Amino acid sequence: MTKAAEIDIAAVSKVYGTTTAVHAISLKIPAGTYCCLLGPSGCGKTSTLRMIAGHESVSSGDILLGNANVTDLPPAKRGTAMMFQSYALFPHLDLVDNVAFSLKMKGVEKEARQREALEMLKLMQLEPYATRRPAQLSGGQQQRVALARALITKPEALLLDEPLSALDPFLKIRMRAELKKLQTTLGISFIHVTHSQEEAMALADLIVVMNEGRIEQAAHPRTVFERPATAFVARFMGDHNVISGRIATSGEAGPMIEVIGGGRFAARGPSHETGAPADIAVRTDRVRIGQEFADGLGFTGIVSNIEYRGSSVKLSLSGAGIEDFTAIVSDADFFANPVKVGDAVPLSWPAEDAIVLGRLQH
Ligand SMILES: Nc1ncnc2c1ncn2[C@@H]1O[C@H](COP(=O)(O)OP(=O)(O)OP(=O)(O)O)[C@@H](O)[C@H]1O
Repeated sequence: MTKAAEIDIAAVSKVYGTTTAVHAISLKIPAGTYCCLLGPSGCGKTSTLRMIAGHESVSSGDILLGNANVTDLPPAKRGTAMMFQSYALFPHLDLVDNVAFSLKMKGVEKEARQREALEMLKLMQLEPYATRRPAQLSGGQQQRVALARALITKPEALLLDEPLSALDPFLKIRMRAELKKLQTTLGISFIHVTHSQEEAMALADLIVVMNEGRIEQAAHPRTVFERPATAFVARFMGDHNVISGRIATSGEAGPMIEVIGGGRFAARGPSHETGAPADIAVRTDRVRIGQEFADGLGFTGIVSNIEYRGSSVKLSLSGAGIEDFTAIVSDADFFANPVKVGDAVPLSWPAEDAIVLGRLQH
C-alpha cells in the first residue's frame, strides 16, 4: 500500500548561528531499511531527522528521496511522514478525526477520509477505540494513534523521533517489537532517533552512530558491535574495553599492541607503523582470567570490584597503564575458580577478540 524509496543524504550540514550541529554527513539508506540514528545528547541526530523531514532547513548539501531532490520541499510534499516524541495528538478530536486530519487538509472528502482512517486504525488494532479521544487511551495506544496518523499519508519513509521514550520499560519493549513488525509489514524505511544502543541493536538493519555532528560508523548492528570503527563507537556500544597504546609489531597476523607501562597484546587489524599510537577494543566477555599468558601476551590486573549478575559475574580490574578494565565471566567459570577483591590475576584474550580501532580526523 505504500511505496519504498532509497534516501540519499549527500554532504548535509546544519549550522545554527555559530554552532555546527551536523558536519557534512553523507549516508545512503536503502529502500525498506529500519535505520536507527544513535548517539549521545547533542550529537546532531534530531537535527538530521528534522532535515530529512523538512522541518529544519539544510545549511548545505542535498537530500534525495528516490530520484527526487527534496532538499527544498515543504514536509508535506516530500513523501516522508514524521512521528513526534510527544505524539502531538489533537485532544478535542476522536481517533478517526485525529488520524484523518492530514487527509482533511488535503481536501479529501469526509466519507473517504474516514474510511481510510478506520482502515489505518484497524492496522494498528485500534478499531474498537475509534470514537474515543486521546486522553481516554493508554500511552501505548496513543503511540499507535500517532503512528496511524503519520502512516495515513502513505509515506515512502517514516521518521520517528525518540518514539519509545515516553513509555514505561515494559511497554517500551512491547512497542519496540510492534514497530519492527509494522516496518516489516509496510516495507518502507523507518528512520528512528534514539540514544539507546539496546533499542538500536534490537530494531535496526542499519545503525548510524553519531558523535559531535559526524557519523562515526554506519553498518549492520552486528558489524557495529563486533567491529566498532572507532574508540567512540566501542565505548558507546558498551561491552568493550578500550585500551590505548602503541604498535609494537605489525605482522601478517595483525599488529601487536604494547601499552605503555602495561602489557603486550595481540589484536587484529590493518598493519600500522611501529610506534604509532593505537586504540584497541577487547570484548569484555572474551577475557580469559587466571590462565597462563600465551606467548607472553596479556597483563596482570588487580580486582577492584565484583558484581554477581546471575548467569554471569562482572569483574572490574586495573593494571599498569590500564584503568577500568571489565571482564564478564560465566557464573560456572567464576565459581569454579573464584577470585576476590585485591587479587592480582593474569588477563589475556585471543587475538581475534581484540581489534585495532580507527581514528576519525575531526
Ligand atoms: N534551534 C537550535 N538553535 C541553536 N542550536 C541548536 C538548535 N537545535 C539544536 N541545536 C544544537 O545543535 C546540536 C545538535 O542538536 P540535536 O538536537 O540535533 O542533537 P541530538 O543528538 O538530537 O540531541 P538530543 O538527544 O538531546 O535531542 C546541539 O549542540 C544543540 O544544542
